[in-house]
Amino acid sequence: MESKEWSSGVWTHLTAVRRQSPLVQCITNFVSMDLVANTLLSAGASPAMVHSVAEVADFTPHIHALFVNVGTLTPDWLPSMKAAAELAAQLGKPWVLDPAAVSCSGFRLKACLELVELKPSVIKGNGSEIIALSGSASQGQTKGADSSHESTEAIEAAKSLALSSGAVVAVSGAVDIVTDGKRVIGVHNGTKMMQRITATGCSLAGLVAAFLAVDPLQPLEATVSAMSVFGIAGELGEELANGPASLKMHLIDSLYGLDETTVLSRVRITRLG
Ligand SMILES: Nc1ncnc2c1ncn2[C@@H]1O[C@H](COP(=O)(O)OP(=O)(O)OP(=O)(O)O)[C@@H](O)[C@H]1O
Ligand SMILES: Cc1ncsc1CCO
Ligand SMILES: [Mg+2]
Repeated sequence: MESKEWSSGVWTHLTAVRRQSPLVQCITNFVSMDLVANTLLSAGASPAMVHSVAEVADFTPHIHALFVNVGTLTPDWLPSMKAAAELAAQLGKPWVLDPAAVSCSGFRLKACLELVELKPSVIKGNGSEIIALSGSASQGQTKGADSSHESTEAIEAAKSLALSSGAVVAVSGAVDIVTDGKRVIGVHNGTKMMQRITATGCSLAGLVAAFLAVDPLQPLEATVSAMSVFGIAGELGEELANGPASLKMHLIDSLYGLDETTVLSRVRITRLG
């Protein structure tokens, strides 16, 4: 695809999110709840932090997409994640898995591998998370939420995970990588300071769920668009920010205010393979 087509696709996806305001169920970590919800709201989507396994049967049939993030996983949360994922997949609703800090314990790795079995549409992690989840962690493990790998070091792991799981795999970092196992796309938007705000990766993954909701049949394209939009909001936010705390505020404001001219001139998407 030409870069002009990618740019117009990004704008089309964002306007669809604003118009349709998809309902996104989020079962995410305690650290990220506020930023994920505010990111979705400023993009025009409708977040709902509905976590209890007791509510899945009633609520999940009404959602347009599901976001699951294991960042502060405990054994009592896993059943709701699995029940919601299973029901979403069964009802043909897209869902996103963020294997946050997957290698911090055997419990978390096993939980993530079980969630992968429930057919996520997209798996979004940072470089270290995707390497660990794909089983190619010999390159050195990370134990926490931050990546110790460049996203580009995780390209082969991402392709192999995409092929084995059937999901589109997205790796966030300096260049965001998106692959379905065959095509590899690079999104070159975003700024380094975004790493200094907790839960930007989680918020990005939540945003991917909203974009999937408006284009469920093209998960790779929808993911690329969400990553570009979030990166552009970060770039614009940084121009106004004094540091991470004000970047967080300006990122949300910029996402809310994005217009067509800005999007079309800022999108940086390339085919890497
Ligand atoms: N060096 C960088 N240059 C430009 N953009 C970056 C850089 N590092 C991260 N980003 C952007 O920051 C956002 C968050 O990605 P990151 O990989 O830091 O997530 P994460 O590690 O999953 O974060 P968290 O676990 O805190 O939610 C992405 O949109 C990504 O494009
Ligand atoms: C800091 C942190 N710890 C567990 S989850 C999380 C948020 C970023 O993933
Ligand atoms: Mg993360």
